[in-house]
Amino acid sequence: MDHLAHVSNQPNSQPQSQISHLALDIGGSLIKLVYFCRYDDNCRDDDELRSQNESLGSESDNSRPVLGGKLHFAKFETSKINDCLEFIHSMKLHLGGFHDCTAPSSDKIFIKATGGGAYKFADLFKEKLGVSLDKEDEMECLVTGANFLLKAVHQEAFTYLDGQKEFAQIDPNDLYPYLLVNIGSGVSMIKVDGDGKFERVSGTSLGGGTFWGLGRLLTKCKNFDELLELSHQGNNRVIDMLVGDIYGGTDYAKIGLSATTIASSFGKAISDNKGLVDYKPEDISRSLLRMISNNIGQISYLNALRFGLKRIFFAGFFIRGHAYTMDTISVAVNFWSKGEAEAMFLRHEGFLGALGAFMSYEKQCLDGLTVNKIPQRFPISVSSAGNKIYCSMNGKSNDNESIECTV
Ligand SMILES: Nc1ncnc2c1ncn2[C@@H]1O[C@H](COP(=O)(O)OP(=O)(O)O)[C@@H](O)[C@H]1O
Ligand SMILES: CC(C)(COP(=O)(O)O)[C@@H](O)C(=O)NCCC(=O)O
Repeated sequence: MDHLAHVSNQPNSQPQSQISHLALDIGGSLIKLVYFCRYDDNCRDDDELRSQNESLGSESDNSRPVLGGKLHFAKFETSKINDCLEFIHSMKLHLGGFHDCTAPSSDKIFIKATGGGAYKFADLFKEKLGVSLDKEDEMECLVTGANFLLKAVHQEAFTYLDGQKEFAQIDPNDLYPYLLVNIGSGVSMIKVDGDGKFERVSGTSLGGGTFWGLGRLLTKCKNFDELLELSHQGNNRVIDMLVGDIYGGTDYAKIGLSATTIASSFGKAISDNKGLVDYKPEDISRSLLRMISNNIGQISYLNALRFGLKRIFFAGFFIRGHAYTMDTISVAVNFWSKGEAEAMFLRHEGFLGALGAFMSYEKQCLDGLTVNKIPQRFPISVSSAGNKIYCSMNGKSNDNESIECTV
């Protein structure tokens, strides 16, 4: 990686028009990248991009250039930060920052970055890519990203219950207040009252890192998606102690608990006289996923109740668009709130922070870069959006979507 230290960071090393604005969210588990490619740039074509990072995608098949360009998304494991640096270097994305406008002669490039890694890895970025990270607050970025997606992107939010996904009609004029629950390595719960108006009201350390960390130790899975995949075939009742296990097969009706309700996650393991090898990895994965998701759903509901919030948006890469995770969270919110509160999910679940950091370029005095937040949502068919962010979101996977926009 040492050669990266010699990469030119001179602004004139390639034409200004080729520069793609890059923003980073460097979390405890994953590094998220959002970058902008203008259509008139010599941006590499989408197939080439896809081959470099499986999580990067575009709508090249069925979308025409509308205005400006596309926002692209990519992610890397934080533990593989060198791969991320290589990617940024090979795509010349590190040239897509800004220069200090108070010192016009300076050739120092700043890249917008949020998340703990913006602090932890600042020196590494300087050493390997010659760029400085301009740090933005993580909570602020999450909220900015969420507000942007909810107001600007068609069919961004959806409910998920009993296997049914339903897109939510969000009126941008009736969005606030809501609770944003970001499930990353840990979990943050943020009451959002408006653009830039928010308060982090709670959190829990039992989050995505707990699921993946414990899951890795208990099942020997090699990657997160494998662990998630395993949970599909698992049966949590093999390990979880149910109300019926305690009550001789019957409900505890008096306090509203059915026989199938989990009384104690992993509780059967105390009396089964079995060792770890006696349990199937898929059952362990299922119990673990259920335990973490249930717990987050319950704490979220309690915080929504605390502040009288009806809508809870769940984000963060723990969710991964995974049916069982979303179903468990939805059931927990629905169960505890007796149907009063609603769990919703976001298609760009993992990229809120990076999008928020991207939007913060707006604060800099950059020639030709103004991120316009649109006051209404555009249907997919609209083909001209003036000088606004225009979103065309017709892909399925939340990893493989780019957003058409102008900045
Ligand atoms: N490919 C992956 N590798 C590791 N963790 C993943 C992956 N995909 C999803 N996850 C889950 O997402 C969590 C990280 O979510 P994220 O929103 O990126 O948080 P952070 O900012 O803490 O990295 C992990 O702890 C894990 O539960
Ligand atoms: C410290 C963090 C904000 C870091 O964000 P992350 O990298 O997990 O996305 C998050 O892990 C968190 O909110 N943890 C829960 C801490 C607590 O409230 O107990």
